[in-house]
Order: sequence, then C-alpha cells, then structure tokens
Amino acid sequence: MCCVIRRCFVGTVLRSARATQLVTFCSIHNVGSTNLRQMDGIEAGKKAAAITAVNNHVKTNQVVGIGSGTTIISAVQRLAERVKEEGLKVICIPTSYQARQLILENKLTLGELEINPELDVAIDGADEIDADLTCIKGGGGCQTQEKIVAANAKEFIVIADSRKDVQVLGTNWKNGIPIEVIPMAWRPVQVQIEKRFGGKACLRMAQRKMGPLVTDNGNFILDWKFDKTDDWWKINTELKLIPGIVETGLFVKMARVAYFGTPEGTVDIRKASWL
Ligand SMILES: O=C[C@H](O)[C@H](O)[C@H](O)COP(=O)(O)O
Repeated sequence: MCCVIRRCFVGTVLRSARATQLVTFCSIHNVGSTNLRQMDGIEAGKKAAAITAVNNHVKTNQVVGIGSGTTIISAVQRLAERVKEEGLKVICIPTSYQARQLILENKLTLGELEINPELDVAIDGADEIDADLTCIKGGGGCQTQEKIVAANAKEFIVIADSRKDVQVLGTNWKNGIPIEVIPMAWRPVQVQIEKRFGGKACLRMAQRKMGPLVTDNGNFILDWKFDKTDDWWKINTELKLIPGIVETGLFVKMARVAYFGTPEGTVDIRKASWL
C-alpha cells in the first residue's frame, strides 16, 4: 500500500506562461465532443504531473535520467525552461532514441551511461501503476533502457495522468506486460510464458512497416496479456530466468514516488510504502 502524501493545485507550481495557458485553456474549455474534453484533461494531467516532479526532484549539477513516451515530453520542456530561467545545470541520460532526440531538441546536455554510470534521479512515464507503485512500462517499447537507467538512479520518479493510478495492474491497461526478447527466441519464449504463467504472449507487430516491431536494441517484444494478477516480484524474477528474455516491463519496487496529474489541475503525490 502507499499513501497520498500531498495533493497540490498545479497553478501553484506552473511558472511558465505557456504551461499556465494550457491549464487555463483546459479549465475553461467546455465546447466540442466529450472525447476532445477528455483528451484535454488527460494532457493537462500529464503536464501537471511532469512539471511538479521536475520542480520537486531536479536540482542543479545533477545527472538526470530521461524516460520515454508522451508524458516525459513535458518534463523535458520544464527542464529546458529551468535551464533558461534559473541557470540549472543538468546532464541528461536518455532511455531511447526518442529521449535522445528530445534532449537534443530542447538543447539540454546529453550524457551517456559510459560516462555517467550513476544518476541522481530518473523521471519516466508508465502505462499503469498499482497501489505498491509497481509499474507496467514499455507501451512504447522502451522498457529495457528505461529499467537500466532507473536502476542506476538514486531516485526513480514516475509521472502519469490519473487514469493510470490503479489498485491492481491490468485494471485499465489491457495491452499486457511488454517483454523484450532476442528475435530468434521469440517463439520458444512465447510457449514458455503461456505454459508457465497462462494468458497470451503476443508478438508485437510494427505499424507502417511489415513484420514485428524491432526495438531500439534490435529485439522483438512479446506483450504478455496475463489473466490473473499475482506476486509481481516473483513473476518478474521467473521471467528474467527464461533464456531469450532481455527485460520485462514490470518495474517492481523501483519507483519511490509517483505523481498523478488530474484533469482538474491537481497532482496526487504518492510515496512507495516499501521505502
Ligand atoms: O516504452 C514506453 C515507456 O515505458 C513509456 O514511459 C510508457 O509507455 C508511458 O508512456 P506515455 O507517457 O506516453 O503514456
């Protein structure tokens, strides 16, 4: 179990004119379809969580892990603002090609694990986060590098909109747990997973390219649609022992704090109970 340690109104933490505009827009926007309003709310939640986390956890002269996905974009933008406004000095370690591009586009200092093997903090999105702050990650196929970076940071901070805040994994996220596999092993790994743990392990196919999706590391992904929830630490450990599995998207006892942004502009901040 984890506890809500703080709920803050994002207006108090947004300092850039651009960010303020977005939240204002979302709070007064009441025309158009329900879907459009929901999307605005989700984006506002992601942004609020990202900005609050960067404000609370990043200090000057730190080495910062930069996650992948859509939520991290706002975190990188906030870092860039702080560099301009406060002269913040940070070295950013990417978790994917996408993260690398974000760092470069935002003119932040790009580092690498060979030079900076120890990080002060890593910030990243997640596909779903349970009551213990166990996360499913890898909806964008980046979980392997994300886990390496997070595992070498003193603090791993998760940012998400409030839809991803669940008691039990699999509540809203129906795409399963992404598991990166060596290409020649995908089929035996698929058989092993289904036999031993049940559910279905589906080979993720690429979009706008024929055949399987190929990760930044040149591997394939099996999305394991589990049919019951269990002891995630044990399952993750057992999965990691199957030859051919490179890494799983199960992040167990890694996230120390999670920031959940709501469409109303508040952010729930939760600390892991195992700390
Ligand atoms: O592989 C992708 C990463 O694990 C993302 O951090 C995760 O999918 C969440 O992405 P988003 O912030 O776009 O919801």
